[in-house]
Formats: sequence, C-alpha cells, structure tokens
Amino acid sequence: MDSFGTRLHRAITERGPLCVGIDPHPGLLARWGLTDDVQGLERFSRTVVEALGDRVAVVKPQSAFFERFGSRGVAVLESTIRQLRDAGSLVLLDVKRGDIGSTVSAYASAYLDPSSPLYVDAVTASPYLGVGSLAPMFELAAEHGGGVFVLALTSNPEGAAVQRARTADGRTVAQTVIDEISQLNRGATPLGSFGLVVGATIGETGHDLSGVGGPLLAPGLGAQGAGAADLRTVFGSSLASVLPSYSREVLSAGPDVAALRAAADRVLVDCRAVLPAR
Ligand SMILES: O=c1ccn([C@@H]2O[C@H](COP(=O)(O)O)[C@@H](O)[C@H]2O)c(=O)[nH]1
Repeated sequence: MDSFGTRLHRAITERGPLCVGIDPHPGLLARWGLTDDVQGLERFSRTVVEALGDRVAVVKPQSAFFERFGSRGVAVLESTIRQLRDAGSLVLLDVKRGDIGSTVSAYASAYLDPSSPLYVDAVTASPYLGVGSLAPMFELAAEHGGGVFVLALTSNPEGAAVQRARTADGRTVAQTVIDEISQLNRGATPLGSFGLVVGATIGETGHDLSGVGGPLLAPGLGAQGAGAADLRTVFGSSLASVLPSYSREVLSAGPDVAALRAAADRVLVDCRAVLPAR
C-alpha cells in the first residue's frame, strides 16, 4: 500500500483540502431530531457517511462520542469506519492516545493493524509521555501505510501553559514535538505520513513549522471561533501543508444530506480562498 502521506496527498488533490469530523454531541443529536442513544448515534453517523463519505478527503470520527455508549457505541464506530472506507474517504480517528511504549504498542495494534476491527488510516496521538513513547505507533503506521497526527499546539486555551513552556534548551515543548516529527518525515515525498495538530485558534506563536514535511491538521475552525482567514496568521509560509478540520460548523447543517453537503462545500470554498492550490 502507498504511504499515508501519499494517499492523503492524492485525496486532497482529488477532493480538496478538507477534513470533517463526526462529533455526535448530545445537542446535535437533539437538533437532528434523534434520540441520545445508540440508535441516534447510528443514524447520525450513517447520515454523515451518506452526505460526505464520497466527497470529503478525510473524515474524522471523534471516538469519545462513540465510547460514551459503551461497547454498542464502539460497534457503531466500527461500522462507521467500514462505511467511510467503502465510500472512499480517508478515516482519521480522533482518539488522542498516548502511554508508555509497551502500551502504545497495543494502541497501535488497535488502530493501525489492518486485521483490527477499529483499523483506520490515521489516528491522533498525545506526545506528553514523550514523543519517543509513540514509536510503536510510528513503526506500525509506516509498515501498513498509516498515519499519526501528534498534538503540538492544540486549539483549546488551556493547552498553551504546557505546550509553550520552555525546555532546558530554550525551545518550547511544542517546538520539540514539531522538530521530532519533522525528523520522522525527512525525505518523504510528496508528503510525510506523520502530521501535527495545530489549532486554527492560536494566533501567531512564532513556532517554526517550515520543516515538518507532513500534514498540519487545523481544528478550531467554526464552532471554536477561528475562520479560514486565521489560517494565514497561524501557519504563515506553511499554509500548503494545512488540512482544515470542521465538525460542528458542518454538522449543524444536518440532518438534511443536501444541506450537509452544501455546508462542507461552503467551508471548502472559504479554505481554498486562503490555501495555495494543490
Ligand atoms: O487541538 C485540538 C485537537 C482536537 N480537536 C478536536 O477537533 C474537533 C473540533 O470540533 P469542532 O466542533 O469543529 O469544534 C473535536 O473533535 C475536538 O476534540 C480540537 O478541537 N482541538
């Protein structure tokens, strides 16, 4: 199989630079006229797959909203992942895993081994037990054409206190994460398989993203207050690597399939106005 970076580059070229999240918040289920239970979860997810699975480059189910229904919610997540793959979108599971290396191995098997029921194209991971502890994920991803998006500068205001703290060598914690992921992507073309999560809400921070060589997932657009124009401020000369991510902004247009498609088209137009052509 081609590497995740190659597959993502192709998907963006064919479908445009957009990631849409499946975040079935209780409030959204109610707004869609659905019950806050497994049936509502299943209906919500199927509708998003029907609306966007064949047109958006990446779909990002948020694991938490499935896990809250226990094993039956996870079963819905498994079938949603299968349906998305069948529809042709890449699946990025937002699950933000991180642990000591031996446990990360098990997480890697859960999400990045093709024989797993929860197998996806890429996952989000937390580097706060050390980027090196994520090595089993990087290795399995490389073996099977998968990707890993590591949290660097998150979109929430609380993240800055940890992520922008200075290390002994004067770099911020986030910059050390950025630099380690850049190393992993060295020499990869057209795009590395190891990405970073950098929120669209964070403004100009002075971090150097120019050598990352992999995708920069940008959540925080729409419901969290950032707009496409903010991507210029946050990413500067690295705009060409940005994968904008919207959840509630698009999902709140549902449950009508045509309205969901129109909302995704609208945010894609906004992003294309800012991002370089790919
Ligand atoms: O820094 C981060 C990392 C992840 N997220 C996730 O993205 C979506 C955002 O949803 P919206 O409805 O578009 O606000 C959600 O799943 C978060 O857990 C993030 O927001 N920021």
